[in-house]
Amino acid sequence: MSYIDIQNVSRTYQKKKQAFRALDQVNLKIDRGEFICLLGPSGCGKSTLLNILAGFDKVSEGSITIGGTPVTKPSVKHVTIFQNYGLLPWRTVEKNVELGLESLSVPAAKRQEIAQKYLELVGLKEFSQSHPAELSGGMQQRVAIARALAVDPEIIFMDEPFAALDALTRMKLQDEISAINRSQHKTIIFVTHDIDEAVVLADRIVIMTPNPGRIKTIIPVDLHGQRDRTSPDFLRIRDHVFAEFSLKPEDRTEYYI
Ligand SMILES: Nc1ncnc2c1ncn2[C@@H]1O[C@H](COP(=O)(O)OP(=O)(O)OP(=O)(O)O)[C@@H](O)[C@H]1O
Repeated sequence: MSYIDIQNVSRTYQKKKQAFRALDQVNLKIDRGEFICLLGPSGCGKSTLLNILAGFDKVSEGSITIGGTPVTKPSVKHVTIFQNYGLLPWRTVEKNVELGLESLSVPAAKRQEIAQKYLELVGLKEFSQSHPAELSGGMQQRVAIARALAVDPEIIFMDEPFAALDALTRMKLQDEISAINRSQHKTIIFVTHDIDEAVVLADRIVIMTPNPGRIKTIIPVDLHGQRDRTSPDFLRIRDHVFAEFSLKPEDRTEYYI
């Protein structure tokens, strides 16, 4: 049995008094430790699927199990990182990283030790006593990543976490989260609009289409950790993804869909 098993999942919302199928008959199996990118245009149901996986929303039809257990509510074993960082402005960086550990009743000295370990991992140890407003967007998102890792989650859900960042910072954080995935062996489900981001990060890219939200195809990224954005293999997979959206890469300077 797969670690995450999404079976015939549909989600219907009421929109303008009519039933609207945000997800339709979605099937997907995900292994432990996989990095999955959900990629597709606005409205194809990426966030809906992520929210259902994270236990924030419910299926209308079908089922989802994680480790054999049906998903019915958020779990302390899973964390979600959003685009807007979600840091508490009145807390220091270190105290923000400790947040999840407090709800797990980890003793203060241990909390601080763990926070320092993950702040070091994301390169922010010297900013421990700063407040979020003193940090750039990229640094704030690093704090959010450290906070997520601090509780040692089995799964990290990420909903366009780098969308608000400039291109260079985004690339740097992509490389960092990719390295973290390899060193920490986390299962990561990552929503993005950005084709290059998906090719840099994913073990498999799940391409979705809207009206109704469906999985169109799944593209394995067989780059084995070699994510050089200019390598022929990288460009081959990128071209494959563009072709799935009927786009010609050479016509485009911006790589969003
Ligand atoms: N609570 C809700 N009530 C009604 N409609 C909803 C609700 N949540 C999502 N939808 C609709 O479901 C569809 C899928 O939304 P979703 O946010 O999952 O798409 P998405 O692919 O993540 O889009 P984006 O990339 O723009 O965030 C959209 O048409 C949206 O309007």
